[in-house]
Amino acid sequence: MAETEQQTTQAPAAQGPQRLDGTATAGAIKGELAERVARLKERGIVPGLATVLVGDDPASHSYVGGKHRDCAEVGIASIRRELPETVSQEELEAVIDELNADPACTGYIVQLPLPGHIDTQAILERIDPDKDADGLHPTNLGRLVLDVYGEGEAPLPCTPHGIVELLRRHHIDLVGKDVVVLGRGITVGRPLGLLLSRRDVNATVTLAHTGTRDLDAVLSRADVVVAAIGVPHAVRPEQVKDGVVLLDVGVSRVLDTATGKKRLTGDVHPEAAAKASWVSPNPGGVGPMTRAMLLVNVVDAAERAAA
Ligand SMILES: Nc1nc2c(c(=O)[nH]1)N[C@@H](CN(C=O)c1ccc(C(=O)N[C@@H](CCC(=O)O)C(=O)O)cc1)CN2
Repeated sequence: MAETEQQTTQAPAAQGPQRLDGTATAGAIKGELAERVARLKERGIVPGLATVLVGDDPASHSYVGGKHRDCAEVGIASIRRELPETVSQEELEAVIDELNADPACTGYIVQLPLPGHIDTQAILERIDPDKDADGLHPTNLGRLVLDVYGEGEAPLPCTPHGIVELLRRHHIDLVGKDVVVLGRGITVGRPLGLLLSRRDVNATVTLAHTGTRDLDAVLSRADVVVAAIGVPHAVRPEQVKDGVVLLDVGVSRVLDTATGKKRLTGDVHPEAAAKASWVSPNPGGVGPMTRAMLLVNVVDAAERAAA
Protein backbone atom coordinates (compact mmCIF):
# COMPACT_ATOMS: atom_id res chain seq x y z
CA MET A 1 0.00 0.00 0.00
CA ALA A 2 1.33 3.45 -0.92
CA GLU A 3 2.51 5.47 2.08
CA THR A 4 0.29 8.46 1.29
CA GLU A 5 -2.87 6.57 0.43
CA GLN A 6 -5.70 7.37 2.87
CA GLN A 7 -8.17 4.61 3.54
CA THR A 8 -11.87 5.19 3.89
CA THR A 9 -13.88 3.39 6.54
CA GLN A 10 -16.69 2.89 4.02
CA ALA A 11 -15.26 0.32 1.56
CA PRO A 12 -18.05 -1.93 0.32
CA ALA A 13 -18.34 -4.97 2.54
CA ALA A 14 -19.09 -7.07 -0.57
CA GLN A 15 -15.32 -7.22 -1.14
CA GLY A 16 -14.96 -8.77 2.28
CA PRO A 17 -13.07 -7.13 5.12
CA GLN A 18 -9.39 -6.26 4.89
CA ARG A 19 -7.19 -7.41 7.76
CA LEU A 20 -5.54 -5.07 10.23
CA ASP A 21 -2.52 -7.33 10.43
CA GLY A 22 -1.08 -6.89 13.92
CA THR A 23 1.54 -9.58 13.51
CA ALA A 24 3.10 -7.99 10.42
CA THR A 25 2.82 -4.45 11.83
CA ALA A 26 4.40 -5.50 15.13
CA GLY A 27 7.19 -7.16 13.12
CA ALA A 28 7.90 -3.88 11.32
CA ILE A 29 7.94 -1.96 14.62
CA LYS A 30 10.33 -4.51 16.14
CA GLY A 31 12.67 -4.03 13.17
CA GLU A 32 12.73 -0.27 13.81
CA LEU A 33 13.31 -0.82 17.53
CA ALA A 34 16.20 -3.23 16.93
CA GLU A 35 18.00 -0.39 15.10
CA ARG A 36 17.34 2.07 17.95
CA VAL A 37 18.58 -0.49 20.51
CA ALA A 38 21.74 -1.06 18.46
CA ARG A 39 22.40 2.70 18.46
CA LEU A 40 21.93 2.83 22.25
CA LYS A 41 24.35 -0.07 22.67
CA GLU A 42 26.97 1.77 20.62
CA ARG A 43 26.78 4.38 23.40
CA GLY A 44 27.15 1.70 26.09
CA ILE A 45 23.45 1.75 27.05
CA VAL A 46 21.61 -1.58 27.31
CA PRO A 47 17.81 -1.26 27.78
CA GLY A 48 16.49 -3.88 30.21
CA LEU A 49 12.84 -4.90 30.72
CA ALA A 50 11.83 -6.60 33.95
CA THR A 51 8.55 -8.44 34.43
CA VAL A 52 6.91 -9.21 37.74
CA LEU A 53 4.65 -12.26 37.54
CA VAL A 54 2.57 -13.42 40.48
CA GLY A 55 0.92 -16.85 40.58
CA ASP A 56 0.38 -19.70 38.13
CA ASP A 57 -2.18 -18.37 35.66
CA PRO A 58 -1.21 -20.04 32.34
CA ALA A 59 -2.33 -17.06 30.21
CA SER A 60 -0.25 -14.60 32.25
CA HIS A 61 2.76 -16.94 32.03
CA SER A 62 2.30 -17.15 28.28
CA TYR A 63 2.02 -13.34 27.87
CA VAL A 64 5.12 -12.75 29.98
CA GLY A 65 7.05 -15.43 28.05
CA GLY A 66 6.09 -13.63 24.83
CA LYS A 67 7.35 -10.32 26.21
CA HIS A 68 10.77 -11.82 26.92
CA ARG A 69 10.95 -13.47 23.48
CA ASP A 70 10.22 -10.06 21.95
CA CYS A 71 12.99 -8.50 24.06
CA ALA A 72 15.49 -11.07 22.78
CA GLU A 73 14.43 -10.29 19.19
CA VAL A 74 15.24 -6.59 19.46
CA GLY A 75 18.24 -6.81 21.81
CA ILE A 76 16.60 -5.68 25.07
CA ALA A 77 17.92 -7.45 28.18
CA SER A 78 15.43 -9.46 30.25
CA ILE A 79 14.93 -9.62 33.99
CA ARG A 80 12.27 -11.95 35.45
CA ARG A 81 10.71 -11.92 38.89
CA GLU A 82 8.27 -14.78 39.61
CA LEU A 83 6.39 -14.85 42.89
CA PRO A 84 3.89 -17.31 44.37
CA GLU A 85 0.14 -16.64 44.43
CA THR A 86 0.43 -16.29 48.22
CA VAL A 87 2.93 -13.40 48.10
CA SER A 88 2.08 -10.66 50.59
CA GLN A 89 1.59 -6.98 49.74
CA GLU A 90 4.82 -6.15 51.61
CA GLU A 91 6.86 -8.81 49.77
CA LEU A 92 5.59 -7.61 46.41
CA GLU A 93 6.29 -3.99 47.32
CA ALA A 94 9.85 -4.99 48.24
CA VAL A 95 10.33 -6.39 44.71
CA ILE A 96 9.02 -3.11 43.27
CA ASP A 97 11.46 -1.12 45.41
CA GLU A 98 14.31 -3.35 44.28
CA LEU A 99 13.48 -2.86 40.58
CA ASN A 100 13.11 0.90 41.08
CA ALA A 101 16.70 0.92 42.38
CA ASP A 102 18.22 -1.56 39.87
CA PRO A 103 20.17 0.29 37.13
CA ALA A 104 20.02 -2.79 34.85
CA CYS A 105 16.23 -2.46 34.80
CA THR A 106 15.37 0.54 32.61
CA GLY A 107 11.67 -0.34 32.48
CA TYR A 108 9.32 -2.90 33.99
CA ILE A 109 5.77 -4.18 34.19
CA VAL A 110 3.72 -5.97 36.81
CA GLN A 111 1.64 -8.54 34.94
CA LEU A 112 -2.10 -8.05 35.59
CA PRO A 113 -4.36 -9.23 37.03
CA LEU A 114 -2.83 -9.63 40.48
CA PRO A 115 -4.41 -11.96 43.09
CA GLY A 116 -7.44 -10.55 44.91
CA HIS A 117 -5.64 -10.01 48.24
CA ILE A 118 -3.15 -7.60 46.63
CA ASP A 119 -3.91 -3.87 46.42
CA THR A 120 -3.17 -3.47 42.70
CA GLN A 121 -3.46 0.32 42.72
CA ALA A 122 -0.90 0.63 45.53
CA ILE A 123 1.50 -1.57 43.53
CA LEU A 124 1.06 0.45 40.33
CA GLU A 125 1.59 3.71 42.25
CA ARG A 126 4.81 2.39 43.76
CA ILE A 127 6.44 1.91 40.34
CA ASP A 128 8.95 4.63 39.47
CA PRO A 129 7.05 6.59 36.74
CA ASP A 130 10.31 6.83 34.74
CA LYS A 131 10.48 3.01 34.63
CA ASP A 132 6.75 2.47 34.06
CA ALA A 133 6.82 0.41 30.83
CA ASP A 134 3.04 -0.10 30.87
CA GLY A 135 2.10 3.58 31.13
CA LEU A 136 -0.29 2.71 33.95
CA HIS A 137 1.27 4.80 36.76
CA PRO A 138 -1.08 7.67 37.74
CA THR A 139 1.60 10.21 36.79
CA ASN A 140 1.76 8.80 33.26
CA LEU A 141 -2.00 8.41 32.96
CA GLY A 142 -2.22 12.04 34.16
CA ARG A 143 0.18 13.04 31.36
CA LEU A 144 -2.16 11.31 28.91
CA VAL A 145 -5.09 13.29 30.31
CA LEU A 146 -3.14 16.56 30.09
CA ASP A 147 -2.07 15.82 26.50
CA VAL A 148 0.95 18.10 26.68
CA TYR A 149 3.59 15.42 26.16
CA GLY A 150 4.85 14.75 22.63
CA GLU A 151 5.52 11.38 21.02
CA GLY A 152 7.93 9.31 23.10
CA GLU A 153 8.00 11.83 25.96
CA ALA A 154 5.79 9.75 28.27
CA PRO A 155 4.79 6.08 28.12
CA LEU A 156 1.31 5.28 26.82
CA PRO A 157 -0.73 2.22 27.86
CA CYS A 158 0.30 -0.54 25.46
CA THR A 159 -3.01 -1.84 24.10
CA PRO A 160 -4.58 1.60 23.37
CA HIS A 161 -1.33 2.80 21.82
CA GLY A 162 -1.15 -0.41 19.78
CA ILE A 163 -4.69 0.09 18.46
CA VAL A 164 -4.05 3.68 17.36
CA GLU A 165 -0.73 2.68 15.78
CA LEU A 166 -2.32 -0.30 13.99
CA LEU A 167 -4.92 2.01 12.43
CA ARG A 168 -2.33 4.68 11.61
CA ARG A 169 -0.03 2.22 9.86
CA HIS A 170 -2.96 0.97 7.77
CA HIS A 171 -3.70 4.62 6.84
CA ILE A 172 -7.15 4.60 8.37
CA ASP A 173 -8.10 8.20 8.95
CA LEU A 174 -9.97 8.78 12.21
CA VAL A 175 -10.49 12.55 11.97
CA GLY A 176 -14.13 13.30 12.76
CA LYS A 177 -15.04 9.61 12.79
CA ASP A 178 -17.50 8.21 15.34
CA VAL A 179 -15.58 5.65 17.36
CA VAL A 180 -17.37 3.50 19.92
CA VAL A 181 -15.15 1.86 22.53
CA LEU A 182 -16.86 -0.99 24.35
CA GLY A 183 -15.43 -1.29 27.85
CA ARG A 184 -14.02 1.26 30.31
CA GLY A 185 -11.22 -0.79 31.87
CA ILE A 186 -8.00 0.91 32.88
CA THR A 187 -5.71 -1.07 30.53
CA VAL A 188 -7.80 -0.53 27.37
CA GLY A 189 -11.10 1.38 27.20
CA ARG A 190 -10.54 4.40 29.41
CA PRO A 191 -7.06 5.38 28.14
CA LEU A 192 -8.07 4.54 24.55
CA GLY A 193 -10.89 7.08 24.80
CA LEU A 194 -8.35 9.73 25.78
CA LEU A 195 -5.89 8.77 23.06
CA LEU A 196 -8.52 8.79 20.28
CA SER A 197 -9.77 12.24 21.29
CA ARG A 198 -6.29 13.81 21.15
CA ARG A 199 -5.93 16.56 18.56
CA ASP A 200 -3.57 14.50 16.39
CA VAL A 201 -6.20 11.72 16.09
CA ASN A 202 -9.37 13.85 16.41
CA ALA A 203 -12.00 11.12 16.57
CA THR A 204 -15.36 11.58 18.29
CA VAL A 205 -15.38 8.94 21.01
CA THR A 206 -18.22 7.21 22.81
CA LEU A 207 -17.12 5.04 25.74
CA ALA A 208 -19.88 2.45 26.12
CA HIS A 209 -20.23 0.30 29.23
CA THR A 210 -22.73 -1.66 31.29
CA GLY A 211 -24.63 1.54 32.09
CA THR A 212 -25.06 2.51 28.41
CA ARG A 213 -28.70 2.82 27.33
CA ASP A 214 -29.67 1.55 23.87
CA LEU A 215 -26.29 0.13 22.91
CA ASP A 216 -27.74 -1.00 19.57
CA ALA A 217 -28.42 2.63 18.58
CA VAL A 218 -24.94 3.71 19.74
CA LEU A 219 -23.24 0.92 17.76
CA SER A 220 -25.34 1.43 14.63
CA ARG A 221 -23.87 4.94 14.17
CA ALA A 222 -20.24 3.92 14.68
CA ASP A 223 -17.64 4.21 11.93
CA VAL A 224 -15.19 2.30 14.13
CA VAL A 225 -15.93 -0.12 16.99
CA VAL A 226 -13.30 -1.26 19.47
CA ALA A 227 -14.61 -4.21 21.49
CA ALA A 228 -12.76 -4.79 24.75
CA ILE A 229 -15.22 -6.47 27.10
CA GLY A 230 -14.17 -10.13 27.00
CA VAL A 231 -17.66 -11.40 26.12
CA PRO A 232 -17.48 -13.91 23.24
CA HIS A 233 -19.19 -12.66 20.05
CA ALA A 234 -20.81 -9.73 21.92
CA VAL A 235 -20.76 -7.52 18.80
CA ARG A 236 -23.43 -8.97 16.52
CA PRO A 237 -23.97 -8.35 12.78
CA GLU A 238 -27.31 -6.57 13.20
CA GLN A 239 -25.67 -3.97 15.49
CA VAL A 240 -23.05 -2.59 13.07
CA LYS A 241 -23.28 -0.83 9.73
CA ASP A 242 -21.73 -2.06 6.47
CA GLY A 243 -18.14 -0.88 6.09
CA VAL A 244 -17.51 -0.42 9.81
CA VAL A 245 -13.93 -0.83 11.07
CA LEU A 246 -13.84 -3.47 13.82
CA LEU A 247 -11.08 -3.95 16.36
CA ASP A 248 -11.47 -7.08 18.43
CA VAL A 249 -9.56 -6.85 21.71
CA GLY A 250 -11.50 -9.28 23.91
CA VAL A 251 -9.98 -12.63 24.71
CA SER A 252 -12.12 -15.48 26.02
CA ARG A 253 -11.24 -19.15 26.03
CA VAL A 254 -14.33 -21.19 25.22
CA LEU A 255 -14.77 -24.93 24.91
CA ASP A 256 -14.91 -26.11 21.31
CA THR A 257 -17.49 -28.90 21.44
CA ALA A 258 -16.14 -30.44 18.21
CA THR A 259 -12.59 -30.89 19.51
CA GLY A 260 -13.21 -30.86 23.27
CA LYS A 261 -10.41 -28.26 23.55
CA LYS A 262 -10.55 -24.62 24.63
CA ARG A 263 -10.20 -22.12 21.83
CA LEU A 264 -9.57 -18.38 21.83
CA THR A 265 -12.70 -16.37 20.98
CA GLY A 266 -12.95 -12.62 20.49
CA ASP A 267 -15.73 -10.11 21.23
CA VAL A 268 -16.74 -9.80 17.55
CA HIS A 269 -19.15 -12.27 15.96
CA PRO A 270 -17.75 -13.60 12.64
CA GLU A 271 -20.88 -12.37 10.80
CA ALA A 272 -20.30 -8.86 12.16
CA ALA A 273 -16.70 -9.08 10.94
CA ALA A 274 -17.98 -10.04 7.48
CA LYS A 275 -19.80 -6.66 7.23
CA ALA A 276 -16.66 -4.67 8.03
CA SER A 277 -14.33 -2.81 5.67
CA TRP A 278 -11.42 -3.57 8.03
CA VAL A 279 -11.18 -6.01 10.90
CA SER A 280 -8.40 -6.90 13.31
CA PRO A 281 -8.05 -10.68 13.51
CA ASN A 282 -8.02 -12.22 16.95
CA PRO A 283 -5.48 -13.69 17.46
CA GLY A 284 -3.01 -11.79 15.32
CA GLY A 285 -4.43 -8.27 15.59
CA VAL A 286 -4.27 -6.13 18.71
CA GLY A 287 -2.37 -8.68 20.89
CA PRO A 288 0.92 -8.52 18.96
CA MET A 289 0.61 -4.71 18.89
CA THR A 290 0.26 -4.63 22.69
CA ARG A 291 3.58 -6.48 22.94
CA ALA A 292 5.26 -4.22 20.37
CA MET A 293 4.18 -1.02 22.14
CA LEU A 294 5.63 -2.33 25.40
CA LEU A 295 8.99 -2.51 23.64
CA VAL A 296 8.46 1.01 22.29
CA ASN A 297 7.95 2.25 25.87
CA VAL A 298 11.14 0.50 27.02
CA VAL A 299 13.26 1.93 24.21
CA ASP A 300 11.72 5.42 24.58
CA ALA A 301 12.51 5.35 28.33
CA ALA A 302 16.11 4.26 27.73
CA GLU A 303 16.58 7.03 25.17
CA ARG A 304 15.05 9.61 27.52
CA ALA A 305 17.31 8.47 30.36
CA ALA A 306 20.36 8.71 28.06
CA ALA A 307 19.51 12.16 26.68
N1 LIG B 1 0.75 -5.35 33.02
C1 LIG B 1 -0.10 -5.67 32.06
N2 LIG B 1 -0.94 -6.70 32.24
C2 LIG B 1 -1.82 -7.01 31.24
C3 LIG B 1 -1.81 -6.29 30.02
C4 LIG B 1 -0.92 -5.21 29.88
O1 LIG B 1 -0.88 -4.49 28.84
N3 LIG B 1 -0.08 -4.93 30.91
N4 LIG B 1 -2.63 -6.70 28.97
C5 LIG B 1 -3.26 -8.01 29.02
C6 LIG B 1 -2.41 -9.18 28.64
N5 LIG B 1 -1.37 -8.92 27.63
C7 LIG B 1 -0.23 -8.31 28.00
O2 LIG B 1 0.18 -8.33 29.10
C8 LIG B 1 -1.45 -9.50 26.33
C9 LIG B 1 -2.57 -10.16 25.90
C10 LIG B 1 -2.59 -10.80 24.64
C11 LIG B 1 -1.48 -10.75 23.83
C12 LIG B 1 -1.42 -11.47 22.53
O3 LIG B 1 -0.43 -11.35 21.82
N6 LIG B 1 -2.41 -12.26 22.20
C13 LIG B 1 -2.34 -13.09 21.04
C14 LIG B 1 -3.08 -14.39 21.33
C15 LIG B 1 -2.34 -15.15 22.39
C16 LIG B 1 -3.09 -16.37 22.86
O4 LIG B 1 -3.24 -17.31 22.08
O5 LIG B 1 -3.48 -16.37 24.04
C17 LIG B 1 -3.00 -12.39 19.88
O6 LIG B 1 -3.88 -11.55 20.10
O7 LIG B 1 -2.60 -12.68 18.75
C18 LIG B 1 -0.36 -10.09 24.26
C19 LIG B 1 -0.35 -9.47 25.49
C20 LIG B 1 -3.71 -8.29 30.46
N7 LIG B 1 -2.66 -8.05 31.39
